[in-house]
Order: sequence, then structure tokens, then C-alpha cells
Amino acid sequence: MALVPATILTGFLGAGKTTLLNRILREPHGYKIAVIENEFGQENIDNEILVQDSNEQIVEMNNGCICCTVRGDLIIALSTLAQKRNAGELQFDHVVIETTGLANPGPVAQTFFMDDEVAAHYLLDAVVTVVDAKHGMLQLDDHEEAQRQAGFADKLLLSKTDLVGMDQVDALVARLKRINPRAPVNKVDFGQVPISDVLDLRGFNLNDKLEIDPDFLAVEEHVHDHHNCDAHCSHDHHHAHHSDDIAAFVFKSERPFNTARLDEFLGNLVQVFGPRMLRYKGVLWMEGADRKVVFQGVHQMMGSDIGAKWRDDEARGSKMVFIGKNLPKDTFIRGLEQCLV
Ligand SMILES: Nc1nc2c(ncn2[C@@H]2O[C@H](COP(=O)(O)OP(=O)(O)OP(=O)(O)O)[C@@H](O)[C@H]2O)c(=O)[nH]1
Repeated sequence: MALVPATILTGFLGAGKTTLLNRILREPHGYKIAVIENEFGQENIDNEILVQDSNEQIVEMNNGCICCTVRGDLIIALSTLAQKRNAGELQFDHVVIETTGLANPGPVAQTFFMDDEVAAHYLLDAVVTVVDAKHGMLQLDDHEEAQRQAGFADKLLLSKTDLVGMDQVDALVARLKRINPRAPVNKVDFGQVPISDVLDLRGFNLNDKLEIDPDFLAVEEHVHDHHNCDAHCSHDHHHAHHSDDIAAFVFKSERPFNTARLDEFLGNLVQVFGPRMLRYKGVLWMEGADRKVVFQGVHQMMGSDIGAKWRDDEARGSKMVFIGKNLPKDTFIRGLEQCLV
């Protein structure tokens, strides 16, 4: 059987990866795409956000962090998909792996060369990196992961250019070109981009990567602590520990929220803690509403959408994930509890 091309979709927290993926999954392009999702934090909210209504596409979830479990979960997910495909149980002709916003794509890409079973079934097509035009500059300043994601890209897609002026876009593009002169930079507007900018790029060139990182294929000891993955997973394949002050926590409740109280509380939260709130999202049960509310944000930019209807057989409740730098978890949790009905 021909090798299945795989795309690694990466980009910093909130850059617009899921928005892009959702658009691709909705578009009638003829590809049958299997998706492997990975999220920072133990609750997979993207699970709820991604469209899952097409029987042409499969969404394969794995909790934990791709960068920690790269030689474990990712290999298992890819191998399971390949076995099902060979057995005729699943049909797909492309795989997209959406990494967490804090992942270094290096080890994810490595999997395609280091694992025989994966290499026997898949061809790494390209690393596509989404960069947030509004927050990208700061993310590149503050986070090594953001630089690696840009540096490793075979294609850079600039999102949220609607939120900034041309000067800011030009400065960011110039910086991206300095970090990665090889990757073409295209704009993506709320995920709108030709499919040919994302799939079938055949952009991954091992020789290029070895030039940038001669250790790319080096086998390393896997020494870090998996118990900490959910909250502190930002190890790269050199096992440098960084971003240790970034942590994720989850709020869950089986009681509905009072809309006015929650709006006011979240508004205050982002005013006070916005600069440290790297990414937050949730699926909410609002009092009196028969549909889910999906809320999410990056720093001070917060928004919400109406989601799917609560099914009759579904237990109603809310779950939210906050990822930030030194956020006062107790203040968040206590405040949210006070917004419940
Ligand atoms: N203004 C604007 N907002 C955008 C654009 N693309 C995405 N967004 C918004 O940015 C937020 C984050 O988008 P996601 O697609 O969830 O980002 P992500 O990279 O998947 O986030 P994580 O996986 O959580 O790191 C959402 O509220 C999107 O609606 C864009 O081009 N312009």
C-alpha cells in the first residue's frame, strides 16, 4: 500500500490550529482525513469544538502530551489507524496531527523516522505552523516553543491579521523569515486558506532538518516524569526544562452557570490576569440554555459561541481549562463556583 502522507499542524497556544482544522474537515475537497488531536491539560475541549459529523473523517483523541508520549501514544495512535485501514475498517488518505500549543514539533516529526511501523505506513508530508499575528511577536519573545514551531515549519500560516495593522504584520513576517527563511508565509483568515497550502506540500526534507539540527535523529534517553505531563509538559527532545511556571488547571461543575455573574467574573479575570492567561477554553452549561456554550480566549481576547444541543442522554455540566503563567488557581476556582446557579 502507498504510504499515507501525514501533516503536523502546530502553532502556539490559541494560534488558530483547530479553527483551520475545522475548516479543512468541513470543506468538500475529496480528501479523507484522519485527525490525531493532542491537548495540554487533562481535559480535551477540542474534542467538543472539532466537527465530528462527517463519516469520512475520524477524530482520534489521545490525552497527555504528544511531546512527552511521542514514542508511546503517537506511535500507538498511528499504528492503530494503519491497522484499521489495512483491515478495511477505516478509510483515509491523509493524517493530520494537531499538536498542543506548547509542543516542540521536533520529536513529533522524529517519530516518522525512528519507528519502523510508523515509517512503514506513513510519509511525513510537512510541518505546518500557524502563527498568531496579534500575539505572535510576544510569544516568540517569551517562549522557546514558539520559536521552535516557527523554525521547524515547512509552511507558516499567519492568522488573525484582521486584528492588527500592516506594520505589525510586516514586522512579524520579517522576524519569521529570519527564524525560518525556507518556509513560505501565507495568511490564513479564520482558517480560510486553500487546501493546497496545508495538505500535500511534500515539504518535509530530512536533509534540511539535519542541517538545522544535526541531532534530529539522535536517540535519547527518555527521562522525564510522566506524572507531571498534564501540568508541565513542555520538554523538548533535548530535555531542556523550560516554561516551568506555565501550568494548566481544570474547573468542572455539574451545576449550570448564571450568565450575568459568569460574564462579569470572566470580564474581571481577563482584565486582571489577561497578560498571564495564555489560553483558556471551555464547554459550558448555562442556566436555561438547551445548547452548549463554547467559550475560549487568548490573553485579553475572549469570545464565545453557541455549540451543539445537549442530548437527552447526556449529563449536563461545564468544564473549563486554563493555561497560564503563575495563575492563582484557587481564586479562579472559587470565583467560578460563585457564578454557579
Ligand atoms: N480574529 C481572528 N480570530 C481567529 C482567527 N483564527 C482563529 N481565531 C480565534 O482564535 C481563537 C483560538 O483559535 P483556535 O483555532 O482554537 O486555536 P488553537 O491553535 O487550536 O488553540 P489551542 O489548540 O488551544 O492552542 C478562537 O477564538 C478563534 O476563533 C483569525 O484569523 N482572526
